[in-house]
Amino acid sequence: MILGFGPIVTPKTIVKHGVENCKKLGQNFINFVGPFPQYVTGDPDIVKDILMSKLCIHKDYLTYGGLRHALGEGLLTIQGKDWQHLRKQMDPGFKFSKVLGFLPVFNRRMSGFFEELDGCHAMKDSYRILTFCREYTIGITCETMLGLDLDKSTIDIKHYANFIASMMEYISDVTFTVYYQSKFILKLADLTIYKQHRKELQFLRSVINDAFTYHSTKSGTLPEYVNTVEHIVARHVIEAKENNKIDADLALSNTMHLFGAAFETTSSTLYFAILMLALYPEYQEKAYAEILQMFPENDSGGFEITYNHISQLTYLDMFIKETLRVFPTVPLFSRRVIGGDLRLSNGVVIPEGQEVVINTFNLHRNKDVWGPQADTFNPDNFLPTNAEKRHPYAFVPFAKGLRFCIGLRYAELTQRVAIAKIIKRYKFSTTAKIEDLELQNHISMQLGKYPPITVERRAFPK
Ligand code: HEM
Repeated sequence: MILGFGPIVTPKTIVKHGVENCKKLGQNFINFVGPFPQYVTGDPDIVKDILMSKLCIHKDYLTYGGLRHALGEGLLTIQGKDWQHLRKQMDPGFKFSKVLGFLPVFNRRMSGFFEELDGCHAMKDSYRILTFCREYTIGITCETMLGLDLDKSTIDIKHYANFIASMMEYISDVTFTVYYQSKFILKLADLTIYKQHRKELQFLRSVINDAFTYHSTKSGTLPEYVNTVEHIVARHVIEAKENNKIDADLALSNTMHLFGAAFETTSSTLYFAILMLALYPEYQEKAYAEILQMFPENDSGGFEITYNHISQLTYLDMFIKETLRVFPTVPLFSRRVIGGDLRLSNGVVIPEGQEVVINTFNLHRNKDVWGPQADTFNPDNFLPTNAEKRHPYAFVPFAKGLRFCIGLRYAELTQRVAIAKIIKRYKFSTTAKIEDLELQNHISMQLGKYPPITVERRAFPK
């Protein structure tokens, strides 16, 4: 193993620096954030050692302090035993059978996305598509988590999505700015440059609080609250609160975590999938052919997708996995070793208290695993014959092991419903090239510039 020292990074440079360090130093190296060392890995054996170890269920303040500062404590940041307790309270809300109950919402809310995208044709800057993906995501999140139908409420979905996007940008700023490690400077920044962000956060909290109040008191029948969505996630939070399993502050801040986690990741994945359709016409046509065969009617994406359909859309599944491989929406995440020293399978001993970082971006493009074409987008990487030979920790877009993403099933179903419908209705093209994309990490993967994309409504084949 080779060790080296990396420079201080920013959201704009972090992905690039990770790649450069990996080229110079190999898949395991030591990076410094200011004076703080991090052991960084993109090696599947080491990723497995970390994600399977009971010593690695803690989160490091350095990486997660921004999230905790903005949102309070919640599943994404909470430590050790408290995490085990909270996860146990939240797991039932994300059981597969429950999440399946959300499929009608995932289907229905695509009509808003269609209305927006129908008005677009040649876009010089495809950031607008990302905003439509965000609005779709926030619509389903509010309905399935809070039972709140934004279309029937006085809240403007565009403003709401913007608030959450700016909340994530605030978290990213706080996370990546080393001098915000000083509480005094951070407080000063909150009172000045982030004053508006703090106000918006208050508004987001109040929306969640109102939903809690409505669902606990069941007072009146407010039209914006839908009771057709069974087992919305908030019910589990409210129940845990009522049974004194979690306190009121944690219930609220944890729901903010669920919102943040669902919002950025889901909308970015949808955006990147659309960009890949545009970049690779032959894969786009293959995915279209599969969907057309399953839904031959001239319905422009108006069909209802069930789980039965999803399980048969195998090319779509490969396409989405490949999108998450090449553009993992969480390109880095980390753990702090607590409870003893961690002995890795390469013989390195990580001392207690040390931060370890999974560089998912490097892992997903690791040539030892994915071959010389690791940087090339090719859904065939996920053909069963290719996937079954591969290291089980070579692909971890949702993390894996003890502290994997609680929203995994939720995200998988959303993406498949949304992208299948989009492929049936539109054809995308672009003049951009994959190698020209400027990748940044603002907590989730984003682009420096959003390339041009042309959108055409598909004509129904005769
Ligand atoms: C494409 C979609 C998604 C991706 C790629 C993704 C990825 C991830 C990753 C890599 C982690 C581990 C992060 C870490 O340890 O710091 C994580 C954790 C988490 N995710 Fe997701 N996620 C997605 C969607 C969602 C959704 C839809 C929700 C909620 C509905 C969600 C809620 C969470 C929560 C609460 C955690 C923390 C879990 C814990 O520590 O127990 N995620 N996700």
